[in-house]
Amino acid sequence: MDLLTRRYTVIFPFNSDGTQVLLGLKKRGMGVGLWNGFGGKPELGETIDKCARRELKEECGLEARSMQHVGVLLMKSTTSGQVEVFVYTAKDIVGDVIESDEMKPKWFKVADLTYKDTYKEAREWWPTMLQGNKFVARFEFVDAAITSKEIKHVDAKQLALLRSSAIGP
Ligand SMILES: Nc1[nH]c(=O)nc2c1ncn2[C@H]1C[C@H](O)[C@@H](COP(=O)(O)OP(=O)(O)OP(=O)(O)O)O1
Repeated sequence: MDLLTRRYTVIFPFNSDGTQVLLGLKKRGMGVGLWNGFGGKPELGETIDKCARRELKEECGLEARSMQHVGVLLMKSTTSGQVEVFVYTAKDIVGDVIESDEMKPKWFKVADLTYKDTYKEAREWWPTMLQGNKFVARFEFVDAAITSKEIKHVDAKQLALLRSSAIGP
């Protein structure tokens, strides 16, 4: 990670039997008009874990009683530089789902996901996440086109290492 890499979290809440996932339609800023998990940038000195929890609450009103760090996305693009996204899932959630300034939330059946209006690379790595695997995914983009992709399965220890070195600006 260098100083020019922008770091984010994204968290996907699931219903209790894991058949539905809550996605949010981004209402402004980066990724506007796209469905994604909930997330954003760590605040000054904030850990990645804390950021993931805070963004979940702020953007859709839910609290994660437990959450799992399941992956890291490393993306390089000719237009937007380097981005690192720490991916979490939360299967034990409490609270009522609310719409926020940033996100319009909606439950989707996992079996029926079409990837319509999601980030282009979502269809490449969401299936890995939805199958319960831990992963590091690398993508390179030239303009909007994916020119290189690699998805590696990793274990919790490897993810913990990547996470422990990551703290907000
Ligand atoms: N290419 C990409 N693929 C992806 O799956 N998620 C991405 C992505 N690029 C960004 N994200 C996620 C990370 C994060 O959850 C969200 C962007 O967070 P934010 O909207 O909070 O960021 P902003 O820079 O707009 O921050 P604000 O200052 O809060 O407006 O989009």
